[in-house]
Amino acid sequence: MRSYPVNLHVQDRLCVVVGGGEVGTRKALRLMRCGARVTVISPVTTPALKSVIDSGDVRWLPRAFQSGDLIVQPDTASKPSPEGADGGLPVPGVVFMVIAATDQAPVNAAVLAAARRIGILCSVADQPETGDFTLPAMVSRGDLIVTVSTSGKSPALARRLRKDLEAQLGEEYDIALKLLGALRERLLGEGHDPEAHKVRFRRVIDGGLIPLIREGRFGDIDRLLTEALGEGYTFESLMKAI
Ligand SMILES: C[C@@]1(CC(=O)O)c2cc3[nH]c(cc4nc(cc5[nH]c(cc(n2)[C@H]1CCC(=O)O)[C@@](C)(CC(=O)O)[C@@H]5CCC(=O)O)C(CC(=O)O)=C4CCC(=O)O)c(CCC(=O)O)c3CC(=O)O
Ligand SMILES: NC(=O)C1=CN([C@@H]2O[C@H](COP(=O)(O)OP(=O)(O)OC[C@H]3O[C@@H](n4cnc5c(N)ncnc54)[C@H](O)[C@@H]3O)[C@@H](O)[C@H]2O)C=CC1
Repeated sequence: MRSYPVNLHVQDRLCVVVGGGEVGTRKALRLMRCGARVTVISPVTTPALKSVIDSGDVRWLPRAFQSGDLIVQPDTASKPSPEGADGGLPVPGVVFMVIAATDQAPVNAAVLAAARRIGILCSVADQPETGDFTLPAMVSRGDLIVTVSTSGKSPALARRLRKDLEAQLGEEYDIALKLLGALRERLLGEGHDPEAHKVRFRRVIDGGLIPLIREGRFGDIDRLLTEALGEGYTFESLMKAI
């Protein structure tokens, strides 16, 4: 199975997870953390899912999947809204993607068939090669995202690598990314010169930015910034600009 890696923007998009067991829970929670509007369709859910349903962060249709579920997704609240008036009213929405994660192969196949009919993205947990995408293991540090895929060959190895990367990638990467992002905005604000910028970023990164942040050597960071970029760039002033 060969795949094309992408980073999908799911913010505020309606995403449906069919099946609220261990696997459905993992997929729904990640979608939620990435800002999607998530609806889980499943007669039963795990306690972890139940708690985000109770807090209103994920919606739940407590029943078996029906073939029309993806056409107009009823935005049924799992609990009444604070006013109590509109809670549970169906609000039409376009489903962006669906993940079939039940333990029933024919149900997962029916979800895929329903997705195919309307041309939306579908991932199938038990028959991954039949669907449109698979999910990688993931480490995030602020806006830094590192993912691991084994092209479906060994999810257990993906998990192992994720744990190794987690141990290797400390909070210094989040701070470094914030700093480099602020620096990039400032340089781009002064004009577009990709070749010159490339050299300057490499000097900062290859000059030891990451270990200096890890060790809290802020004086040395400022010296590195001056060497690589000239006067007027300090850790504090760049971080203040965020
Ligand atoms: C193809 C894919 C489709 C998809 O789900 O998108 C898929 C499919 C399947 N996984 C199965 C089993 C396991 N899955 C895990 C764990 C994870 N699985 C994840 C992704 C993927 N799993 C996609 C490919 C990813 C890639 O390319 O590497 C991770 C990375 C991400 C996530 O799910 O969030 C997450 C680790 C998260 C983390 O910890 O960081 C473990 C390990 C464990 O739990 O300890 C086991 C048991 C051990 C083992 O089997 O390896 C089975 C049942 C096989 C059977 O019948 O026995 C199938 C079905 C099949 O292969 O047919
Ligand atoms: N992709 C992955 O990472 C992995 C995939 N798998 C596969 O994923 C599938 C699910 O695994 P688990 O979550 O561990 O199973 P599980 O047994 O914990 O959960 C299954 C869920 O599906 C729901 N369900 C059953 N019939 C349904 C229907 N008609 N409509 C809607 N929901 C329905 C159940 O209520 C339950 O919540 C299995 O087929 C397994 O082969 C298993 C491990 C990892």
